Amino acid sequence: MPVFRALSKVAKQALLAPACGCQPLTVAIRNISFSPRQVTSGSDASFHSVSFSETDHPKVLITGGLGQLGVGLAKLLRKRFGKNNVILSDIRKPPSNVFHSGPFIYSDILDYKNLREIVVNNRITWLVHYSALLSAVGEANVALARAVNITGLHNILDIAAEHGLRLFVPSTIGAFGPTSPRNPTPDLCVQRPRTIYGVSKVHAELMGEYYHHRYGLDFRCLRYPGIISADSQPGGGTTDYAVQIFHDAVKTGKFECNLKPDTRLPMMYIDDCLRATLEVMEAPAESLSMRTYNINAMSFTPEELAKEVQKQLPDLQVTYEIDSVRQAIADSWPMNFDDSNARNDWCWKHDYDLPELVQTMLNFIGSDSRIAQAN
Ligand SMILES: NC(=O)C1=CN([C@@H]2O[C@H](COP(=O)(O)OP(=O)(O)OC[C@H]3O[C@@H](n4cnc5c(N)ncnc54)[C@H](O)[C@@H]3O)[C@@H](O)[C@H]2O)C=CC1
Ligand SMILES: CC(=O)[C@H](N)C(=O)O
Repeated sequence: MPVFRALSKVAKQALLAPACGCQPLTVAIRNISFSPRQVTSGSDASFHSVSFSETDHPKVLITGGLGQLGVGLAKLLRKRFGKNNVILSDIRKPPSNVFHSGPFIYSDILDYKNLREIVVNNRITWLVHYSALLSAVGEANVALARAVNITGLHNILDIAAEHGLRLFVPSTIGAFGPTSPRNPTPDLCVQRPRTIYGVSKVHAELMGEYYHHRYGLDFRCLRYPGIISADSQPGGGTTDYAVQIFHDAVKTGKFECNLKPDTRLPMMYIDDCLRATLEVMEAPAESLSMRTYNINAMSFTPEELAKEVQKQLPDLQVTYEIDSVRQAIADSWPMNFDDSNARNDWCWKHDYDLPELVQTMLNFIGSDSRIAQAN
């Protein structure tokens, strides 16, 4: 009775496991003796042990790696762990500079066998799960968002548990809703988001934490604010305006904002976001009193951002044409994010406040467009 044997193993494990979430990595890995998917399919296969120790370089797979954040994360991780130890993956065709910058592989997170093959053949030890449909595109295609953000996540959790991977899944300010405290929003409070994106991210947080407590999965999750980057485009979110303003300011001197001037949201420069991700992945398990943390850097409105940009580009003209879907989403999200647990537990500290963010973005986009004009 393989299923029964497997279930009794879980029961024993659950009784032995401490109630808190901080288990050392080695314990977490060795405690997993099967994947939940294997139990439901009736198999009694034993855990595929990995020989990853803290002194080895991890072998990292990034899913959804061609979006706003993945390429930058791959660059950071390759600097630290070596080019060939970080594999980018996506369902889209990579631009040639990305293709030639390090290993790239096709991976559809809805294809469980394909994912498993990649993890096994490349001896993956860390999985960074970036594939998702963001808030605005998710509302435009709920069925696809549900499939990618929820069914895809289930595949990722099972693969990670089965192969003893350390798993990072980002969550978002969008995991909160209108009934959450909004200024500031703490780590633990009511979470009743009103978007499929938010619902899927709360699901990811809860499932990851459940797999951690139940199966010892080394799940780590940060709730990112809106991320601002110069050399990668956002993928269809509510905070996208805060990237677009820089491009339009430099190229045309005009910007039409799709959120009201006083809509306050938490934001972060991409370098801080990627560094936080590496830091929480490297943090000793004992330092993590939780498995899902808010992180924050700054909080501003479109009007405040425009004023800061106008200090550098005084001729910038900003008009407002409100997108009702995005505005309703933004009005239900945190205005300010309390990230004191991340700061206390693993010493999270942001580098970029609003003035440095604006200077850095304008320097980057300005020099980029000067190069384009010269060519
Ligand atoms: N960019 C931001 O401001 C924030 C991002 N996050 C989270 O960080 C992660 C990465 O975000 P971004 O890079 O901005 O997202 P993005 O939308 O720019 O990129 C997502 C990627 O997922 C890929 N994808 C879609 N369906 C897939 C499938 N079936 N299999 C494999 N890949 C698939 C897409 O091709 C795309 O390249 C997401 O999980 C997002 O929720 C969280 C909060 C803020
Ligand atoms: C904050 C996010 O999760 C994302 N940028 C979005 O606006 O959907």
